[in-house]
Amino acid sequence: MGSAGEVNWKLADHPKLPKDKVVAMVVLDGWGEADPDQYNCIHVADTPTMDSLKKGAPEKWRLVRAHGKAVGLPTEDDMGNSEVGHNALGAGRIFAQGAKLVDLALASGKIFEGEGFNYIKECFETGTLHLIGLLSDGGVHSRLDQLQLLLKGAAKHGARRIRVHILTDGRDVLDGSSVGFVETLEKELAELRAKGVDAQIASGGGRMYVTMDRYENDWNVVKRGWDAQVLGEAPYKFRNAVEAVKKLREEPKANDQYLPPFVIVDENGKPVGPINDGDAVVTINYRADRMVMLAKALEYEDFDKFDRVRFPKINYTGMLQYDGELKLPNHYLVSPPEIDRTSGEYLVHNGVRTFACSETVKFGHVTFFWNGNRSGCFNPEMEEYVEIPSDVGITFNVQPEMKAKEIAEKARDAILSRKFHQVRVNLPNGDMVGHTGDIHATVVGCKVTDDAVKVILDAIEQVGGIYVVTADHGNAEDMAKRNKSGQPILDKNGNIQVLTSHTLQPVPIAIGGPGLAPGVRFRKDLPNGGLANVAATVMNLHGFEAPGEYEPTLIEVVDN
Ligand SMILES: O=C(O)[C@H](O)COP(=O)(O)O
Ligand SMILES: [Mn+2]
Ligand SMILES: [Mn+2]
Repeated sequence: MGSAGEVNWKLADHPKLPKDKVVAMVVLDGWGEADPDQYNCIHVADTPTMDSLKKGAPEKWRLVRAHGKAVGLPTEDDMGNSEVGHNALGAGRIFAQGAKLVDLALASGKIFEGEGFNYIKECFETGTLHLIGLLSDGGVHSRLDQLQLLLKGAAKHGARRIRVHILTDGRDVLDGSSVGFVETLEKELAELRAKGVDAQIASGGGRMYVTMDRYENDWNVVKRGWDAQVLGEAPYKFRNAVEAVKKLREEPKANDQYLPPFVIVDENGKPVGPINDGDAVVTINYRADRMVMLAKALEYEDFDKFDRVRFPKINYTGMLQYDGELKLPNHYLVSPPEIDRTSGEYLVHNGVRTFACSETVKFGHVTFFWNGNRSGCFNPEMEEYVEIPSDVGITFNVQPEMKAKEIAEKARDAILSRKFHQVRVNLPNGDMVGHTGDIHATVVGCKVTDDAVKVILDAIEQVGGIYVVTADHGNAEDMAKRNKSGQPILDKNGNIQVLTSHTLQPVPIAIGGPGLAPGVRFRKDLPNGGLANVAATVMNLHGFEAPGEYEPTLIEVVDN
């Protein structure tokens, strides 16, 4: 198929299903299916709308896979996440995702032969190599074992001075696990030092407070990181990073996600690793959403989001290219998955008018991720993307309602306007509140989500439309770390270990609405169906056959 110019965008008419119905495509972020117990916030919450949809099983409600290989991740132990989930939902095919592509490039050694690595190598003789990114084995944005291989390989290929700028996790992994990850990294760096490489941690901070904001919700987060990483300035100074993380968890008693920024200083109190002219910088995260803002700050000559004070002349490389459309960054170690011919692009070419909406923290999920990591519309005359500003500077357990109501009302208005064939939203609460680990607040978030779904389904009822309600991965349905037999793991005080991360659970998908043709039901021959099967399903509901290379549709039409 090659370049976009050669693609035949025309979709065949579906032999049985009509066109021009309004289809609401509702993605509940972090809403998996799990056994009911007190740590299943969806079960605990009052969710009459979602409960009623479930009664449609097996013809109008079923489960689909949302983790591991079904969404292009390396193993079945990899939980799902928003990027891979929305990529699969929008693209209708399973692509080897960043995690996997980086694994392959490291295993074959190709990562050290590419243009990106050669570009940073130019600095090895006289400059420092800086590695910035999320330090954990969560596997959503980055992985510690990949960082370890990159460190070894960089040293082998001539890096003489290396500084690592860490971001602690506690969101894709258990809170408190940062100490162990920093210790492991310190061992790795000590081994490099034993081989004559001057390698150390230079700065750090918690991912949600330092650097890893997304969709331009709060540039202060990136600025805090910039000050520590580039300028070597931070409110906290330590001689070593293990001590930094341990102390900051005690005072000001921050959790891993929200550790304040710190820099590591030498015996004279001087920061050990600011970024200077002639240095090389790699952002080690493969996932784009929470690295793009820093990538812009590191790469763009013209930049007005905050005062950078200094803009060092560096050779900057991403682990991946984060945005193909913006070519950001220009240099990268591993080529990203080429997610082409997405359902959004096809539908636009076939006259389907689309409205997409979420609040800032999930806005890119139903636009950028949905469209194969591509920013912007395909055709502004056919599409309208609406972003509702998210609350800034709070953790979402204090405001678990988030903007669910506003998103639902925008969707309702778009549906009732009859201007659009597809109205697509992401409702963030189950996920964003689930990540805080606050069970009570997450229950509230689930209830609010259910209310929002009702608003959208009521509007669909009014216009004789169709709804598809699904999710991108699990989160709120399980808030407890469990042992192999599924029992919550208790600490010595009898408290559960709170699971802030996503899960390996499947997610529900429900179809319905007055516009759904009689005889449409879920097929029984796709028991292992996953999120990638949804795009063909939605194309059918718009009255089209899906392209042949798409994963098969989940529905069939039987004669009544
Ligand atoms: O970036 C995050 O918030 C988490 O690492 C993953 O959550 P998401 O995949 O739902 O965005
Ligand atoms: Mn998600
Ligand atoms: Mn999440």
